[in-house]
Amino acid sequence: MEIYYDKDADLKYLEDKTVAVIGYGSQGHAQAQNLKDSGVKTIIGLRKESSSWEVAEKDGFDVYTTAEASAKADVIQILIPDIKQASVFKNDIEGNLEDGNTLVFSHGFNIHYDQIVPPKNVDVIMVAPKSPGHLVRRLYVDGKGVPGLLAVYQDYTANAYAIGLAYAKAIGCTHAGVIETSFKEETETDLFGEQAVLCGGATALVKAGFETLVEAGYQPEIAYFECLNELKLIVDLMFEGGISTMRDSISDTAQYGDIMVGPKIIDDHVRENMKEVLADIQNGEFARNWILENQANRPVFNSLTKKDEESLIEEVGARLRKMMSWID
Ligand SMILES: NC(=O)c1ccc[n+]([C@@H]2O[C@H](COP(=O)([O-])OP(=O)(O)OC[C@H]3O[C@@H](n4cnc5c(N)ncnc54)[C@H](O)[C@@H]3O)[C@@H](O)[C@H]2O)c1
Ligand SMILES: CC(C)(O)[C@@H](O)C(=O)O
Ligand SMILES: [Mg+2]
Ligand SMILES: [Mg+2]
Repeated sequence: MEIYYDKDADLKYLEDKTVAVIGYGSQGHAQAQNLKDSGVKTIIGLRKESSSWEVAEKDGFDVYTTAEASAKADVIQILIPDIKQASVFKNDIEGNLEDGNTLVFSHGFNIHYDQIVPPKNVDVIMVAPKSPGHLVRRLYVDGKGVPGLLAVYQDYTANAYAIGLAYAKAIGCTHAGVIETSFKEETETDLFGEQAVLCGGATALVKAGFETLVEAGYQPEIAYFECLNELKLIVDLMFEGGISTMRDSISDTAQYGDIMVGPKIIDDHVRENMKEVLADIQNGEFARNWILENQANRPVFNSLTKKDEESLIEEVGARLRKMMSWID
């Protein structure tokens, strides 16, 4: 398997092109600023009433409506929430596409689940940073960069790969490594990762550990440091040197607990649950539920998010983090 780095990508494929970044949120603000700092002509597309409009202008961008920006640009990167992309594409982008333009995504949801069907006479690619947007910007500024995935769904111009690699370079991804994938593989692995491990799995593990200690009568502040704060420090070591390096740093006692108890917590039952979650992603059940949830105005999303926002771990954490002046 090949991994592409800076030397494999040439920014000349974006020379003389205008990139419109549609949306100026988590990924939008990061990718747009990285593109600009890499010398790529970048404009922003938003709704007139968007609160991001002023922010993008303050950051030095020319901001237009989505339709205007799409008409002006050669490369259109759609970085608004997945669930809004299909209607915005239909109403504001599709009619403004010109022969040979490049349509870019950072997640394959709408193409893979057939919510967006692009015309045949444009390139359709994906450059998906494997990172939250704010770190896409922070690590670029630090001269580092986050890994990314590149996929080509339609190569109308025969330059889609080169344009994709140039885009990945401009946002800092080829600095850390870019792997080629398909829209299907990116969509399914990205959804699985965020649900089972990175976001769903990690928050459920942290909450279950915290609540077990608190229910047993231990101080919530100690439970917070133990189950949430220190997780970052342990994960940092895994990030730097893998599981073995992390185990080099912890005590033998912790390591014995790790290898003996870890598989009891993440047991066969949890692995079965993971397979079910993956199957629901593969057969479109998750996508359908998420689309319907939005059509119903997000009743489940809103009530469960609110419940977690009001939970003890969030209240204790907010109080403790105020004491740690180095946390932004
Ligand atoms: N958030 C991440 O870190 C991350 C990581 C990898 C991939 N992605 C993908 O990147 C894409 C963007 O996700 P995000 O989390 O950055 O989005 P976001 O929720 O941060 O996007 C908000 C932005 O979209 C704008 N917006 C909302 N509705 C709009 C509309 N109708 N017309 C024009 N602009 C509109 C808002 O004004 C705001 O600027 C998604 O495909 C997502 O899956 C996100
Ligand atoms: C940052 C994540 C979780 O990796 C991304 O996939 C997202 O959807 O926000
Ligand atoms: Mg995702
Ligand atoms: Mg992801």
